[in-house]
Amino acid sequence: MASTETFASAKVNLTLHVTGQRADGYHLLDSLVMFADCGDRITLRLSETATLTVSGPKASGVPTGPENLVLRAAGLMRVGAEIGLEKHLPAAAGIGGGSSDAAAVLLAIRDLTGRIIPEQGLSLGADIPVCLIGQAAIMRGIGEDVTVLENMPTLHAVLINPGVPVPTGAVFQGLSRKDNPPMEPLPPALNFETLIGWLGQQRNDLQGPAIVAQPAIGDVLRSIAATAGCRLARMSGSGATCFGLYETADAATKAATVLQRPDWWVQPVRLN
Ligand SMILES: C[C@](O)(CO)[C@H](O)COP(=O)(O)OP(=O)(O)OC[C@H]1O[C@@H](n2ccc(N)nc2=O)[C@H](O)[C@@H]1O
Ligand SMILES: Nc1ncnc2c1ncn2[C@@H]1O[C@H](COP(=O)(O)OP(=O)(O)OP(=O)(O)O)[C@@H](O)[C@H]1O
Repeated sequence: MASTETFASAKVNLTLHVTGQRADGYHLLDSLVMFADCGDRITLRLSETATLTVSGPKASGVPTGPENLVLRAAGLMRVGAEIGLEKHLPAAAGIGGGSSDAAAVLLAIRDLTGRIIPEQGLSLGADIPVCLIGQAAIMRGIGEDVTVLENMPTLHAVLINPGVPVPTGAVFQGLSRKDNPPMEPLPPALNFETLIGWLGQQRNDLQGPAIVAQPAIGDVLRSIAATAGCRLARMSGSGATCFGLYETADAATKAATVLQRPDWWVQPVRLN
């Protein structure tokens, strides 16, 4: 039967403004998202039955049963599939590992079978719609409203996860205000300098409550901010992964070298 290989990129929330709360408790977001050139690798073969093998350096603790988002994605597409998931992204880390895997599987099955991805994709995770797009975008609502951004400069970054899981729901509950201001409009001429200047004026509203829940995030942010050439240090999603932005790939690589710690996942990346 037909088979394919695909890549599930890390999602990075460069900004994350929480602007309100719906009646069902979900929070309204206004977030600039980009995608890194690091991620999980997936092999998929259409089959009579659904099977999953999880491997790779970040496989530990990732569910191998029907609750894994890749099997739920195949179920949503109503096909059986033998899936191999090679985990390189830390789980429950604010970089959408599970959502990105699920989106990659939805797209792979669509391409192999011609089936349409159902609207319920969002039920697998709030980041599924933006991960289906897979390029720089603004995400609003609870994630269902995605506007693609063309002409974004490639950014050089370091991603750091301190190895402590942060439950997304608990971080949202720690917010003192739900009705924070949305992002300001993006500058008309987008280049590295104008984007950095604008990003510095925006926020991740979940960063404060995440540091309260997990003080190690504060240590990571201070360490990133102290590296040579760091122009912005911030947390992604609900944490605990944080990123530093640099003008050149060389500066990001050098920062990654000095930021190595035994328990930290440290990755120099390009963001697009
Ligand atoms: C924070 C982000 O990473 C930003 O990209 C995502 O919105 C989180 O997406 P996710 O990990 O797919 O989150 P989900 O699995 O959908 O939600 C986990 C829990 O976080 C809370 N949650 C999540 C998203 C949202 N907009 N409002 C919320 O209040 C809810 O309590 C929910 O039960
Ligand atoms: N394919 C998968 N990869 C990682 N985790 C998965 C997967 N499928 C299900 N999970 C479960 O989902 C939980 C959240 O993992 P995920 O990596 O999606 O979180 P996240 O990086 O915080 O996402 P987000 O940025 O969307 O908040 C994990 O604790 C894990 O138990």
